[in-house]
Amino acid sequence: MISIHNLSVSFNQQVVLKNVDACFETGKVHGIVGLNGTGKTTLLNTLFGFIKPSTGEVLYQGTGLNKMHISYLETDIFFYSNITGQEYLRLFRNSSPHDYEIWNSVFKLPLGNLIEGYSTGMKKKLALLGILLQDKPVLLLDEPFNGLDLESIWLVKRIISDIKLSKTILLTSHIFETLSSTCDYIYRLGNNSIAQTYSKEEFGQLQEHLYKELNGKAGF
Ligand SMILES: Nc1ncnc2c1ncn2[C@@H]1O[C@H](COP(=O)(O)OP(=O)(O)OP(=O)(O)O)[C@@H](O)[C@H]1O
Repeated sequence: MISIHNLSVSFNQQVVLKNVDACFETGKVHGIVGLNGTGKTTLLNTLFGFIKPSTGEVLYQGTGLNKMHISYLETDIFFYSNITGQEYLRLFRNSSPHDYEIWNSVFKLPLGNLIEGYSTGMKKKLALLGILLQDKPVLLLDEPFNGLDLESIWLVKRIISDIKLSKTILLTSHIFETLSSTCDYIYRLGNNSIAQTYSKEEFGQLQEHLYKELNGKAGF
């Protein structure tokens, strides 16, 4: 379990997260939703350790969460230049009990080719394979479905559901259907904090709330 206590993050004078408290159970998939700029990526960056919070702490199984526990799929993925997909995956190979070739039979990535020649969606799939190979207990997935075709979205949902029992998974998405079909809980960010937590049976209520929020914003 990841537990967050009194977490606050600011950039210069701008408060993005304020006194956030939350618990993310192991074995469950936790979705983070919120309008642009509400702090979803900031929360994941802080959990990973890219950002130092101004207050608070984050614990994993009772001790400080650190990078050794985490695989992080960022929105902007970094790849070394001039290496192939295969060479990229070899960076993680030693720690893997999984066979990425089985997953790649659906992703169909040309792993022998240079990554520079991959499309955005192909790069996302390659990064996801790398994350699965690391086999860490905590997965932070920022927009994992962005740029994927329907078949790959289906596969990523399957993989998440197959591996989730031994992991603590946090993911963000702007596509409600991908969140509602993947997550056990969804946390709505607003007013610099987690405004509300929704369990599966409350996802309909969340969708209504989000539409209302959008209508209000658009002045309808
Ligand atoms: N490194 C940074 N320096 C200064 N401000 C930042 C930094 N990172 C994020 N912010 C600001 O913090 C706020 C939250 O940004 P964040 O990227 O976390 O939002 P988000 O909910 O992930 O948005 P989106 O849905 O657009 O991805 C924004 O106002 C953003 O401009």
